[in-house]
Amino acid sequence: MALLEVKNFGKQFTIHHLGKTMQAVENIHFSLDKGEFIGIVGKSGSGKSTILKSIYRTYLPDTGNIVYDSNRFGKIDLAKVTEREMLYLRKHEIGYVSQFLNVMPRTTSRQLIEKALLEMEEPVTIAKTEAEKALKHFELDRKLWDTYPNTFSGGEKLRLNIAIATVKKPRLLLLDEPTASLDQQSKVKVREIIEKLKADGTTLVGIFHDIEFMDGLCDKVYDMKSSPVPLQEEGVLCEG
Ligand SMILES: Nc1ncnc2c1ncn2[C@@H]1O[C@H](COP(=O)(O)OP(=O)(O)OP(=O)(O)O)[C@@H](O)[C@H]1O
Repeated sequence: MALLEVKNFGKQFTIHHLGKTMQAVENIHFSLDKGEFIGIVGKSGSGKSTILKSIYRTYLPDTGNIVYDSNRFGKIDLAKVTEREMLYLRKHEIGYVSQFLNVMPRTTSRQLIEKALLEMEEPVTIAKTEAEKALKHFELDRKLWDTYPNTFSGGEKLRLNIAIATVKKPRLLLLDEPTASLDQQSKVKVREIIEKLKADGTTLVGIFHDIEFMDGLCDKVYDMKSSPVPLQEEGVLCEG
């Protein structure tokens, strides 16, 4: 049974100063079962991030449905859920990682990860130990654990961003170029976590310019030029 079904999805943007609307994406269809990973590929500006942001409801879709099988609410259309339901889903079920760290100010790295775990109703002691494990896993220097991340380097921010989203073991994880400025060693760490989440049943939608990173990790590829192809037929980017 599908955990996520994107059907006939389309999104337009209004460019106010030009008094025009532009169609960013249209007729997007794909479906994912629990634990599957779809990689979205396509040229710059083809609308990959728009799809992810619409699933996360940063953008409101104009056409189509994004049907998500929620633990709490059952099958719901993310294009139509209330803000309150969406807030619940973002807190408990759907994670989103982009290249940009957007977190509560004046909160240390350690506190941010602990907070993410406490939101999942983990006991304080577990939140503390799991936060340290995540900080170690992503090799964030110890001197940064109790520091505010606004002064971190790009790579440090990215690693923290991924740690915050992945400790929650979300039911659905959206990855928008999360490894963009990471070195090879950090990419390996991210890959390890994704493999583990996938094995534990997390469903993933990811955009990676680094095609090699997706190799062997994703089950399906959605090419913005065409409809999704099962891995066996595509046989290029991913090996199941
Ligand atoms: N908030 C917005 N307002 C107006 N136009 C937007 C907005 N967000 C995206 N767009 C436009 O929609 C189109 C698709 O953008 P999107 O960021 O989804 O592409 P992308 O495939 O992710 O690109 P890239 O690979 O370069 O990140 C682009 O033409 C972009 O300019």
